[in-house]
Formats: sequence, C-alpha cells, structure tokens
Amino acid sequence: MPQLAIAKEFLSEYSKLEKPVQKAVQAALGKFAQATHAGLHLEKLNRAEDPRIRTIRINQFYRGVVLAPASGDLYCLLRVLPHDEAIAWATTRLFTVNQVLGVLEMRDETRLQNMAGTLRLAAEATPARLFDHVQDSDFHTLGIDDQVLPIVRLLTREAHLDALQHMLPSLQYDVLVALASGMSIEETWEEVSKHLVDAAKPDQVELDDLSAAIERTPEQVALISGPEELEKLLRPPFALWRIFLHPMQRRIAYHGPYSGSVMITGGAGTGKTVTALHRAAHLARLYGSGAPILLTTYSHPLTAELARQLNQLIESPEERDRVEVITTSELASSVVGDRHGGHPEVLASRELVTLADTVHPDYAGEFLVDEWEQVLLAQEITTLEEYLAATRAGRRQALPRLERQSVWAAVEELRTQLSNRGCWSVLQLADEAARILRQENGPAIYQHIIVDEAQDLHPAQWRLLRAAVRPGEDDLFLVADPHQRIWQHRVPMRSTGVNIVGRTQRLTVSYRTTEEILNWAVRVLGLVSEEDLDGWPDSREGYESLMHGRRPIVRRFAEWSEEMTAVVSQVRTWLADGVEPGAIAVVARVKAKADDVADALRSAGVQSEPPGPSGGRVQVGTMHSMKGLEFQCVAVVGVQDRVVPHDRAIVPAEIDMTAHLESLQRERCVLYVACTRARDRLYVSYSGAPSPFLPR
Ligand SMILES: Nc1ncnc2c1ncn2[C@@H]1O[C@H](COP(=O)(O)OP(=O)(O)OP(=O)(O)O)[C@@H](O)[C@H]1O
Repeated sequence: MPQLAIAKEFLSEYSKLEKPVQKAVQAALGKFAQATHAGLHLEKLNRAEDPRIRTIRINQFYRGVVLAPASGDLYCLLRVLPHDEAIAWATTRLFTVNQVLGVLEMRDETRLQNMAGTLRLAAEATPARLFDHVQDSDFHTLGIDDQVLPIVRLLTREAHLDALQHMLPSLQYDVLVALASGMSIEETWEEVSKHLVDAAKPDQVELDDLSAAIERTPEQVALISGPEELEKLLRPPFALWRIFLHPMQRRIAYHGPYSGSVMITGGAGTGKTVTALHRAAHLARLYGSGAPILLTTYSHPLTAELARQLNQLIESPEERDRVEVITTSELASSVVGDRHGGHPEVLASRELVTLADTVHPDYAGEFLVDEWEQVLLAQEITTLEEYLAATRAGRRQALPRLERQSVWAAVEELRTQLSNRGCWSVLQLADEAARILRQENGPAIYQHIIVDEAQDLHPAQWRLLRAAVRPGEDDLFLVADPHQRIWQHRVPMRSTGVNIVGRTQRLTVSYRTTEEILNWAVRVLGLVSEEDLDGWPDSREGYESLMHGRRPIVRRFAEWSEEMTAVVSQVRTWLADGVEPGAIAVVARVKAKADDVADALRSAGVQSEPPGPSGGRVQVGTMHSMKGLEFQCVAVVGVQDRVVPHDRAIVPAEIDMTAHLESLQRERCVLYVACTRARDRLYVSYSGAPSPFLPR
C-alpha cells in the first residue's frame, strides 16, 4: 500500500497558488492518496544529485517535485513550483537520513560542492580554522555527517558558515552555529535535542528507511493517512499547526499522563495555544468515558477562537463533544445557575462602576470596585475583621485602617444593590461558584481542564478551576506567558492553589513573528526581575524566531493629527501592496485614539471594525483588545510618554513603591502584547516625547 508524505514547505506554498493550480495539485495528490498513482508519470531527471528525485506534471506551467525511493512505496511531495524552478530545485537537492539523529535531511548538494572549492582556496591562506577546538568525535556525536565534516574543517570565519545556511541540512547548520557561538558540546546537544522527537538519539537508524526518518522529523514532513486526511489538509485555511508540530510541542501535547498540574510557558507566538489545542485533542481521544474535558480562558472572543480551531483539529464528532470550550465566567454562571436556579445576570464592568459610583458620596465607583475585586475577592475576605487585618499591597490609594470600616460598608451596599437587581459581578460569580463547589465537595465537573492565557486569571477564577477538577493525574494543563500579563494584579504562583513543581515546560520558537520584530518587542519588556515573575516560570531565555523580515519602523510626529494622517497612509500602502484588509490592525493604548484612527480611515475610504473574528476589514482597537490575535501588519500608534505607560494605570510611587513598579511592568507587557501581534510588519508611531518603553 503506497504511502504519501508531504513537506511543510509544499503546504505553505500551496496556499499561495492560484485556484486552478491548486485544483490540479489536488487531482495529482488524490491519485497518490488513492494509490492510483500508476497513472501519474513520475519523471526521472538527468543529472539529479539524488537519484530518487522525480517530478510530476501539475499543469502546463507547474511541476511537483517528489522523493520516490527505489524500493518501498513511499512518495514524499516536496514542492510545487513553476516548471523551470522545479527542475532547477529538484536537480540540486540531496536527501539523506542522519546516521546519528535519525532525521530526514535535505541539502543543496550542487552549491555545497561548489562552495567547498571556494572554501578550500580560502583555507589554504589561513592556517587557523573556525572549529579547531572541536574534535571529530564530538562533531559525530552531534550529528555532523561524513560529507559535511570535510567542509566544516575548511571554515576559517563565521561569515563562511553564514554563507552555508541554505545549503547545509538545517539541523547540522544549527549545530555549527551553536558551536561557533561558543556553546559547549553539552549545551549544543541540549539545543539539538529540542528538535528530536524523544529528545534523545534513536537506538537504531536505517539509512534507507525514509518512513522512520519522516516520523522523526515531524516539524518538516508529515505522513498522510489517506484521501480524507489529505482533503482536509488542503482545505483552507491550510492550517500548518495541525500537522507540523515542533518536537517540543508534540512531546508536551502527546505526553502520557502527567502526574499532576502542568504549566507550559513561552514567549508570544511560540505556539502555546496550539499545544493546548493538541493536548485537548489528545485527552479527548484517550479518555472516552467519564466527566468531560474543559478548554477555557477568561474572554469570550478567545474561547470562540479556541472552539473554531478545535473544530479544525478534532475530526471525530464524539471526541469533539468531549471537550467543552467555555469561558471561566460561563462556567461560573452554569454552576451558580444550577444551584440557585435560573441564569445569573452579570453586570458588565462599566455598568458595575456606574452603580458603585452611587453607593457612597466619598468613594469613586472605580475605587470601590477595585477594592472589592483586588482585595476582598482576591483574598477571599468575607468579614470586616478579616478586612481590617488584610494587607492592601499593590493598591493605587492608601487607606488608613480606620477608614476601612466605611469602605467595607460601601462595598456591602454595592453587593446589596446588585442583589436587589438580581445581578452579579463577573468575579463575584466566580467566587460564588468556587464556594459552592468546595462546599458540596461532590464529583468533579471535569476530568481535565486546559487553560489558555492563565497569567490573566483572577484568584477567584483560580479557585473555581481548582474546585472544578479533582486534584490528581492530568488535572490542570495551564498555558501562560507571565510577560503578557495585562489585566489583573499579579497573582503569585503560590496563591493559585495549583502545584506545578517539577512539571513546567517552556516553548522557545516563535512561529508568528520574525526575529527582527521579536528582538525589538522583547526590549520593550525591559529587565524583568525574579520578583516580577513571582514564582511563575520564566519564559524569555532562548526565545527566537526562525523567520526573518523587515525591522520595525518607528516614526515620530509633532502632533496627533500628523500621526493619524501618516498611519492612514501606511495602511493604504499595505493595502496597495496586496495585504488583505482583515490582516491589518491599528492599535492604540486608549480607546479614544483608536476611535480617532477609525474615523480617519473612514474619511479616507477605508472601512474598519473592532478586533475579533474578522469580517474582512482593517481591525482597529485598544492594546488590551488585541490579546491572542495576530495580523500580517500591525501599526501601534500614540506610543508617547504619559500614554504608554498610561498615567491612570500607574500606582504613584509615593503610595506604594512595589505596586508602582508592578504597574509600570504591566504597562510594558501591554505594549509588548500589541507589538507581538505582528507577523511580518510592525509600524510604531508617537507624537511629541516617545514612550520611555520604546527601545532606543
Ligand atoms: N508547529 C507549528 N507549525 C506552524 N505554525 C504554528 C505552529 N505552532 C504555532 N503556529 C502558528 O504560530 C502562531 C502563534 O501560535 P499560538 O497562537 O499558539 O502562539 P501563542 O504562544 O499562544 O501566542 P500568544 O501568547 O502571543 O497568544 C499561530 O499562527 C499558529 O498557527
């Protein structure tokens, strides 16, 4: 029975082909998948470096490049390119199985041989070599093969190594870069092992067993089980993440049972959500009976997106039905609704503040709500005595102990008014639901809970989730980036009630953005101290992107009106370059500025919409509203002093220094989140003095 495999490179270029060419590709691939490829003419090439390379006709102009071993029945589709390009690519490439690492490797053999000649000449003039300090045996241990080693021994400068980047097998190139940058053999091995399926060398490697090698290279090539899978894979939106997982993502998501709660951290765009989705799919497949699985986060737009992606990932309706995708608020609502009857009505935060404004002449609604949520509900304070004894670290406003009595009375009044209206606040509802579950101590609602964006949960939401699943194997799978904490006050890891000791993992490769944008955006975060992390695992070391692109543009203007004119013109340039309107976002720290931009765009004939499931228009919104989203091009505007950080979000230093620093760090995170939404292009502008967070 013939087997079909496809390379990631093919799938990314397939999505860019015109519809008729895509149809022709589907027809050709369908024949492979249905094992009727005998009708396809696999054309052998004269002078090909790899005797197993064939091409197939897609249409008059395009050809597919296929790796077809002499024995066995595996066909691997590598590229689909215009005719001449396909032939040129196919004749120069050589595929091998790495003897030590067992992965499938590709090299540009023709250019590599030419390069060897040039390097030999350069080496004759220089006795010292770049890798004099590395023994042959160490190279072998790290997977450098006998064909590459003689070339490596000719290298005299790092620039020569750079020149080999697109010729060498990628993992061997990574090894050489690590060694050249001064890493020890052990450190280099640690880097390499991240790319191996079991983080270890395979026991035995058969050099002509392509199927086994493909299974060890899940980042690059995928075996297709049959025509249905193929059909699904090629259906838009060509989701690469469904098939090609980084070995680390795969190891984490498809791990056997974890003995307790697990936390996965990683910088923006490292595929944390993707890993959470795969874990949900894995658990749904493993655990057929019993309580359902919950996939959750704090906001509805984010759960809507999670549900949409999960629908793409899980094919079996029964397995899909095992995973409930709802917000923590919806969970709270259903628990409280079940016990108190009816559907609890929740007051939106703005209405809550308006109501709180009316309860006491001396206290602003915002202050009372903040005190209730961030002190009382956060610390689960239920009596005045507890409140009088509570710490108020991190509050915006000092509060003499004597005054707490009247604040307590005002919050009580707010609660009474809410209750008279038959309403709840979001966090009050979470607190109540957690209390009910803990009191009942009944069977767990969920067998497993998977949480995305866990860094933004409030303590009441942590209590709710903790109570909704019984502590034990595979109870909580948490995905977080402590550097993207933009909402709540910091919840120290020890206050979450979740024990992750010894069960933390980190993702480091960004799949979203380019190295240029990522390096710039990370500098926005400044120096993050141990205290800032408060027991949460760090997630920036080794954070990198394998993609390259343009550096972010930063522009200064004298006035907001000029800045707006410029951003409108930037959006129009992107549109003129062929970027889809829905792949463009304009982001501001405050809503008023976002509204100004939306108006300016409208006047220029460009329609926009708020962030969310795209209706195909340019999206304009606040930095907070962009959480979890991504766009090809992002413009972040109004990044000036006193706006970023936003004056009102900063706790004055004279009130509480720790809280002041914390609030500053959170504002850095907000800007970091906004900038890391960009895949290819990032444009940043400000009027007057720049934000102190902008990298120099
Ligand atoms: N293995 C993969 N192959 C291809 N694309 C991937 C892979 N993993 C993630 N991606 C893509 O990278 C982008 C970022 O992934 P994801 O949203 O999961 O990252 P994240 O870490 O949750 O990001 P953030 O914290 O910024 O919200 C998405 O477009 C996703 O489809």
